This record gives sequence, C-alpha cells and structure tokens, in this order.
Amino acid sequence: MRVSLLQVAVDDSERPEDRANRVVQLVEAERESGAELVILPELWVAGGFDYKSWSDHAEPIAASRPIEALEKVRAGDGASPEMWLHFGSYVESAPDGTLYNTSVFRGPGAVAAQYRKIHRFGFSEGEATLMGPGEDLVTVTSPWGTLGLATCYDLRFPELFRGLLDKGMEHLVMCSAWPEKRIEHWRVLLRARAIENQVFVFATNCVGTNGGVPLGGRSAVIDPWGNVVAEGGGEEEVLRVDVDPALVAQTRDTLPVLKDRRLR
Ligand SMILES: NC(=O)CCC(=O)C(=O)O
Repeated sequence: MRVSLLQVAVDDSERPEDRANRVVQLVEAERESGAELVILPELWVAGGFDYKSWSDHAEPIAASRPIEALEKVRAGDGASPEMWLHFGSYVESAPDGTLYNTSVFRGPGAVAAQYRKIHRFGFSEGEATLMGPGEDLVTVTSPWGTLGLATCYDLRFPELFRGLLDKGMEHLVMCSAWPEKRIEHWRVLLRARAIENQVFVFATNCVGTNGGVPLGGRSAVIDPWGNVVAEGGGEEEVLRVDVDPALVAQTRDTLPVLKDRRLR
C-alpha cells in the first residue's frame, strides 16, 4: 500500500487559486511516483483559520474547480490505474445555505465518499459559529481494508473512532489544519487512536501561517502497534510510505484487546 501525505503550506501570503494550481501539480507528481493513495489536508484552499474568507470560497462540492482539476489527475488518462485520493476538506455550501467543513474521497470506478466534520473547532468563534456540524460517520471500502474518515478537532473525541471501529475501520485517514501551539496534543492523540483502535493512522496536517495562526505540520503515519512509521517536520513536504495493511489483523491477533471490550 503506497501512500503519499501532502503536507501543504497554507500561507496567508499565497492566493488560494495559486495554491490550488500548485497542489494539483504536487498530486500529479505523486501519481507519477506510483502512489496508490494520496491524502491532502483540511481546508487547504480557503485556509483553516482564515474564517473571514470562508463565505467567498463556499460552494457546492459538485461546483468546486480544485476538486474538478484534482479528479482529472486522480482518474488519469486510462493508461495507468486510477488512484485513490483524499482531496482534503472544503468549505461546502449546502442547498439550504449552511456551510460545512466537508472532506471528499474518491477511488476507482464509482468509489466516492464525503464526510462533513462532526466536531467544529473554535468554541464561540470560527468554525463553531460559521459552520454546521456533520452528523454521519463515514467509512470507505478499499482493497487495503475499511478506511475511516475524520477531520482535525475530531481527534479529541475518542468515541467517534470507536464508532468508526464498529463500522469496520482498519485504517484511519485524517485531514487537519492543526496549530503549532498544540502540536504535542496532535502527536500524542494520533498514537493513542492507533493503539486503542489497532489501526493504521494516516494523518495529513498543514504548515505555514493561516489567518495569523502558525500551523504545526508533523503529518504522520502510525502503525497499529503505535510505532511512528513516518513523521513530517514543520515545512511543506511529501511523506511517502509503503506499508503492509495485513499488520492490522496481525496486531489484533497478537494482542486481542478489542475482543475484551464490554461497553458498546
Ligand atoms: N482545525 C481544527 O479543527 C483545529 C483543532 C485544534 O486546534 C485543536 O484541537 O487544538
């Protein structure tokens, strides 16, 4: 399973359209490198903390130009296999006008999923006041096993991941815009979610300064035993890993703690 995590710089100094064009090229390069699954971060076009611009970027998922451009790269020209792509998340405008922080995931053929972030960050401002909460847990069936989707602040709510586990999750795919200030929480919680659910965690964060908030990077791949397979630094970069998805079943057989769960 060859996975690429694109730790994108989402700087206030770069125009979102320029960033979108740049990221399409980065994804193209991952396709050429042989990646099977590519994962982008949270709100990488509009910016996770540039709240004031969100209404300018809000649109239905079906009308998003960055998604349309990335979909062409994902699907390819038919000469090589279609990729699996987590497009990151976007400011979705729903038909009733509500905004959501919505992740888009697509794979070969008809594989398509959308996840509206359930836990909104910001307390009395930002996402918590400007966006609606998602209601549904989302999993995707893949050749490597069942993928569970989650976004950033969700990481602090372990019951969400138990819910995904009960839906068959074997690998967790996360997109984030997690600030540098609390990056040690991110690092600990990613490992905790991997260990307690015995899953691979593939978590892509942003870097750069967005809405004046420095973002922390440290995108990571954690195996089901809790080992850090790869971890990013604090600059834009691509993490490329080749992992064996069978490690999930092996870990669950070796240390069958999930069979001892008593409360559901
Ligand atoms: N974009 C987010 O959800 C940020 C979450 C965060 O900063 C935190 O949980 O701390």
